[in-house]
Amino acid sequence: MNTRLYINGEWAAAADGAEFTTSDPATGTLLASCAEAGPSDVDAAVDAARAALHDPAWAAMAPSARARLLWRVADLIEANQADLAELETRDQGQPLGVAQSVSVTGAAEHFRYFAGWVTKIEGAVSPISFPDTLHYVRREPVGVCALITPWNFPLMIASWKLAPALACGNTVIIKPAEQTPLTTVRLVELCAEAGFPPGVINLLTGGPAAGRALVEHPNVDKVSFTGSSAVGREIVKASAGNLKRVTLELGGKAPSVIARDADIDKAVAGNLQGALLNSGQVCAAYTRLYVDRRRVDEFTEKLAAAASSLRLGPGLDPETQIGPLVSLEQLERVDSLVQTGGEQGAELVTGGQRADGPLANGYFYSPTVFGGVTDDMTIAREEIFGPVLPVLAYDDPEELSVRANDTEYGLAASLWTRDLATAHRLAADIRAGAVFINMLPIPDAAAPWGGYKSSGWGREMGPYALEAYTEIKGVWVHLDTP
Ligand SMILES: NC(=O)c1ccc[n+]([C@@H]2O[C@H](COP(=O)([O-])OP(=O)(O)OC[C@H]3O[C@@H](n4cnc5c(N)ncnc54)[C@H](O)[C@@H]3O)[C@@H](O)[C@H]2O)c1
Ligand SMILES: O=C/C=C/C=C(\O)C(=O)O
Repeated sequence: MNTRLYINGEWAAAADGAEFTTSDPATGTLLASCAEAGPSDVDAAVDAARAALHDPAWAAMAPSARARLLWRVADLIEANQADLAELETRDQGQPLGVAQSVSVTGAAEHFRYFAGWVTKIEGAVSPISFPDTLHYVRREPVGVCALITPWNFPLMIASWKLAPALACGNTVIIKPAEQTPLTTVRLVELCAEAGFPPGVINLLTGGPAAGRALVEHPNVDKVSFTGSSAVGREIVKASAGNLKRVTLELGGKAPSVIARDADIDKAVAGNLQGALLNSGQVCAAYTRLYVDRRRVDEFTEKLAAAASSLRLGPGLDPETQIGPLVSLEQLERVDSLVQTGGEQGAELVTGGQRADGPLANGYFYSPTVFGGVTDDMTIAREEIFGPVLPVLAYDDPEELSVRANDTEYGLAASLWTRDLATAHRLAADIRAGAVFINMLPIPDAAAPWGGYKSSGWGREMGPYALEAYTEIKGVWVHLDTP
């Protein structure tokens, strides 16, 4: 498979002919060769987006027509759902069921949800105290937006950035992660088919250099980034030149509290999925399981039995429950954190190694449970982004909010209990953008998504995303007749 860049409504190779390759995480074999955007491609895409922003074909398009375009993208995603899901599985590794039910369904839902908003982005009349003056507020597009996405849920995250950016009338340059560009290329093809005017949506495939060039570009107005906190910090610095608007959705280290009164079987099943969805490559994954000490042995035993019975395999195999990690680099990172866990004294209960036999060429890692983990261990502090479940014990519920909050991150948290008072008290005390009570950490287009502290800036999804993609303008009108 070969893919190209999409700039100003045209598909083209990189200006200098550069390409990069991607591999199939289930086999380690070559999957695709993609155009690698260089500096002149970045300039061309930004120029096209800038021109389209002011072109009446987009700038003067009726909101109802813009809404219909977004709606059509959702229809096209659904019409192509089988192909998109298979492509996501080949490129990213996730089991086909996850690609279908989370990635493709989620992508269509984000376009539908924001199609509904296009005709409801209202201004306001301000009750100012100046005499004979009308003041009203307009919400306008921010302008040219660079959307930079990671490799864990490429199609869904591209959709949850594209849909609100376009709903608010911006023009965009999307740059998917170099490990997983293929469904974003396909999504942009579907957007072109839906009928967006040339230049409104541009696609640059490439790696950090292309991302950096966009972030530094003086003619880009906004960056929306999802990825690591380290790159998030670089983006904040690199965007300072023209003081771009920046929203960031970064790493996480979600605590999950399993209270004494929890239904242990439900908590085991929920935390297993909450930690291992997409092999743990989820920024809201439950990766610090705090269990009441009186239940911790029972919980750990059942968790380890369930984890070790999961079927590892290629995502396209319908029997597969856990697919590969996205890349060899990620596999090595996860393995090195697991080794550190053992060295620092955590008790390896199950897993802890790369899969062998017929899966040896893919990037498979066995689901891993650690018991006896303490708050200072690296596996309790660093984001792992792999199939690893560290179990910690607690004695007194009063210690929970302090321990749960003892992290640089604040994206998500979870509680498993039947006691509503405890649940709501802890939900209020935890410094995180989302708290999931007795459930999995799955986003919905209508609910805010984003983090406290080093987990990011701003919120995506829901009406909150409109804040991220609009500027506020006040218009003052003197009403005195001449
Ligand atoms: N929050 C999330 O959803 C999420 C998703 C994926 C990865 N992660 C975290 O990030 C870690 C590393 O993953 P990664 O290396 O793919 O993430 P990353 O942050 O390095 O890359 C994410 C995106 O940013 C681009 N990029 C990289 N450097 C850039 C720069 N200096 N300027 C602009 N763009 C740049 C990449 O090309 C990619 O498109 C993971 O192990 C995990 O901890 C978080
Ligand atoms: O259903 C899974 C959703 C995952 C979301 C993320 O990993 C993310 O925000 O990057």
